Amino acid sequence: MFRARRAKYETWAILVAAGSASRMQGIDKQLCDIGGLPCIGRSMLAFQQCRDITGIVVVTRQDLFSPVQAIAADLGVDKLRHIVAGGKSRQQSVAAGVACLPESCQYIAVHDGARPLVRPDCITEVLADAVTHGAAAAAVPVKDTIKVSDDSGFIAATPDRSTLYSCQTPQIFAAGPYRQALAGAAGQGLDFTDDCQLLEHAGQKVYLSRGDYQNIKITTPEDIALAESFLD
Ligand SMILES: Nc1ccn([C@@H]2O[C@H](COP(=O)(O)OP(=O)(O)OP(=O)(O)O)[C@@H](O)[C@H]2O)c(=O)n1
Ligand SMILES: C[C@](O)(CO)[C@H](O)COP(=O)(O)O
Repeated sequence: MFRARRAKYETWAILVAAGSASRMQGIDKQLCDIGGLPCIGRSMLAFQQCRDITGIVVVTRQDLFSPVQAIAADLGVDKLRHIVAGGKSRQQSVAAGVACLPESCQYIAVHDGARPLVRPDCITEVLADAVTHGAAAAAVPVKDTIKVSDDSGFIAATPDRSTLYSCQTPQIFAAGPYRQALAGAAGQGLDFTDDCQLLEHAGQKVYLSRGDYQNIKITTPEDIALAESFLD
């Protein structure tokens, strides 16, 4: 008889979806249609389908509580446990999600609601690296040569490309040190755009796990067509 594999560690996902989408020219990127499903619906489904995830918390705007609840019901996302209001910054939104997690949670997986193409096996791989190293983030090597500019728009430096990665989500952390780093940064008035920086600031190492070039963040309108082309 088939038995569902029990997750080895209690891992909760926090999907942050409370941003202002200021680069989307008025399109609500959490609800926008990506190949027949709302963006946030695809993100929730990936965590629903990942057997390592125990529960999901969505952090979003108050006016999206009902739509998110309805999308989860439509798609059978029964791991959704809480929908909570976000903050002014991404870090504050993540903190609102963390505040809902049970004490029993061992690993916290933070994911941008705006990355709808994340695959369940990517989540599993990042979690495995987080278990080994304490903290891990999906990332991909950059493909372009990256330049650093000076104040006048000229090239100041060309960093060695072999050391450069584009950081994605999921970013997964052992719960205790991560909660401490989050509280520490908030206490010092620091506000970071991604969660790895919290641990970097606390002097802890974060492993760069294998990400996926298709795990794009919907940031500007053309990203919708790009995401749909990957689904084709
Ligand atoms: N106060 C905030 C800011 C961001 N996010 C979330 O963090 C993810 C990544 O942020 P980004 O793409 O920068 O989203 P927006 O803030 O919505 O976009 P923009 O920067 O273009 O305004 C998104 O899923 C976004 O909803 C959030 O939950 N709360
Ligand atoms: C967390 C993140 O997706 C990592 O790439 C990113 O930092 C989120 O927001 P940004 O404001 O677009 O950098």
